[in-house]
Amino acid sequence: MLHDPNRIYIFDTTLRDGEQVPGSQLTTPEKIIIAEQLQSLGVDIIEAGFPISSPGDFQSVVELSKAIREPIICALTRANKGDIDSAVAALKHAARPRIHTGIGSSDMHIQYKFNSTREKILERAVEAVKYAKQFVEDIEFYAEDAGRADNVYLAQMIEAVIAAGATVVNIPDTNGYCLPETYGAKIRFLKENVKNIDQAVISVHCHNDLGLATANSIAGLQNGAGQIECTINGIGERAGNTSLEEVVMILNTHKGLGYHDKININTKKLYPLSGMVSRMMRMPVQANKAIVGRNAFAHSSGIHQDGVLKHRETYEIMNPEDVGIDQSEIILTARSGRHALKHHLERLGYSMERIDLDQTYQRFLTLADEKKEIKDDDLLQLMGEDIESSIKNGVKINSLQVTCGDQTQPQATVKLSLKGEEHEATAVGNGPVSATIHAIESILGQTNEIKEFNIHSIHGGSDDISKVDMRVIHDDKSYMGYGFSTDIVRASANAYLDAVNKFYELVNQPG
Ligand SMILES: CC(=O)SCCNC(=O)CCNC(=O)[C@H](O)C(C)(C)COP(=O)(O)OP(=O)(O)OC[C@H]1O[C@@H](n2cnc3c(N)ncnc32)[C@H](O)[C@@H]1OP(=O)(O)O
Ligand SMILES: CC(C)C(=O)C(=O)O
Repeated sequence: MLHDPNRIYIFDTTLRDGEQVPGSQLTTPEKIIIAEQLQSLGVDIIEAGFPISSPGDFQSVVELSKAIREPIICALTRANKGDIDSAVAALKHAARPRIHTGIGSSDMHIQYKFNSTREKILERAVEAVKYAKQFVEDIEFYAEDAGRADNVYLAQMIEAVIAAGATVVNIPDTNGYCLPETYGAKIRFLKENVKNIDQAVISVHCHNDLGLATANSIAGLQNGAGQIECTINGIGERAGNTSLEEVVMILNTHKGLGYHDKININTKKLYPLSGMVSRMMRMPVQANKAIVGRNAFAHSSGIHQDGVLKHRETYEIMNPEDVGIDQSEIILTARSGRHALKHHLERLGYSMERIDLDQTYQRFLTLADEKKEIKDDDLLQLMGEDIESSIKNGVKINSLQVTCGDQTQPQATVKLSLKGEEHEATAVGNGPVSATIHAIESILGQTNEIKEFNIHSIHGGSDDISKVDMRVIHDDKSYMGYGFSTDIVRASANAYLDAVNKFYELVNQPG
């Protein structure tokens, strides 16, 4: 028995139907890299190509047949001897070869593509299956445009090809025409009216012209199909095919359907593989694409963010880790609320007891109305611009005067506001930053070790705003400080004080 009735087979056609996307052609080595990842993802069948179509595609099927040993390697043909001979030759080295042959089944195809009759097309279908069966045991038959075919004629065709030796019968909704209800009913009709249907696996192959490919595939399963044909990222001819990641996560999420333990997919590989296919095929994944889109696990509105921060499942039906994404994202925008802002400030090391959240939130909103998204650097700049306004009892620089150059020892005079009083100190150093830090330390009455000190220009260019990040060690604990200014010495002083404000005893916080 080739097929287990207790399995749902995942048939991946990224390298065949997926590759029919304009501009997405892959080289043989690229196909092998993707096929290896499909193998470790756990797909059951890889459709490797259409060998008669070009010498390159023929060679890809040959090389994939040698390289990939676990999944079945499938090659597509039309219902004619030449195509089948080419597929047989290309699959010569395959451990588990399958030939996928077929012909149009709708009156539209029979009349206009083939200028033929139902009877003659049925005969050609049977002949092709019988011919292929002489060479390969596992024969899948596709009844192209089955979505628009008359169900009674389709049932006759399917019954005849199973009798001729087809092990899998594919019922493609080639043009993405069906509704889930009608497609499901079509599969049910075949299940109930084709005498020998249990001798073959019914396969669903749905296109996304009306955005229904995934829904139709699931409807097919619920009505008796045992194999789903799909592609990574849903790529494929025109609007694409059923997306592999969508069907797999539907089956895993809706365990009540009873299919989750009938598939064998390592879902943690979905996201990395989606990225690989997108890059290699130069097909960007739309941001809102289910499962693998950039925004699939990103929350940007305050009510949702608050919910997710309190309990992830309020707005997430899947765990991002299950599909290979580290964690969901809380994106700060003008639609974010205080909970999300607080979450990011804490993540960046700010202690909320010292921050006037309402006041910071108002300043945040002003900035967020100007920018679509507030990134860490924007937030750090917002906090660093005016430490006193966002920190209740902080230490703040009132003025900074520096002299330096190659003829003089660098010297800094700093005026600090501390416990509401102004203090002044002058110090020297081996550079203007160290002179400034020494002056600050002489006012604070303590020295702290600076472990990391990085200066970045935010947008590039010498007249840009500099961002300094600094790791300051105090009492064996490390505190990150961030500072911003067009003046790198002032940005450094701000970064040092940002770290100090995170631990300094005057603010009564351990950090
Ligand atoms: C539904 C699907 O997605 S099927 C996969 C579609 N993928 C592709 O078409 C990519 C690969 N195709 C190719 O490389 C080429 O089209 C080839 C090599 C297959 C054929 O090229 P050509 O011989 O130049 O024919 P062309 O593509 O112009 O026309 C298709 C011919 O195949 C016939 N044909 C189409 N489907 C089938 C079929 N399933 N079985 C038998 N004949 C078919 C058409 O009727 C037409 O025949 P005609 O010349 O007698 O009118
Ligand atoms: C070859 C068949 C399965 C196909 O791609 C389709 O009908 O869409």
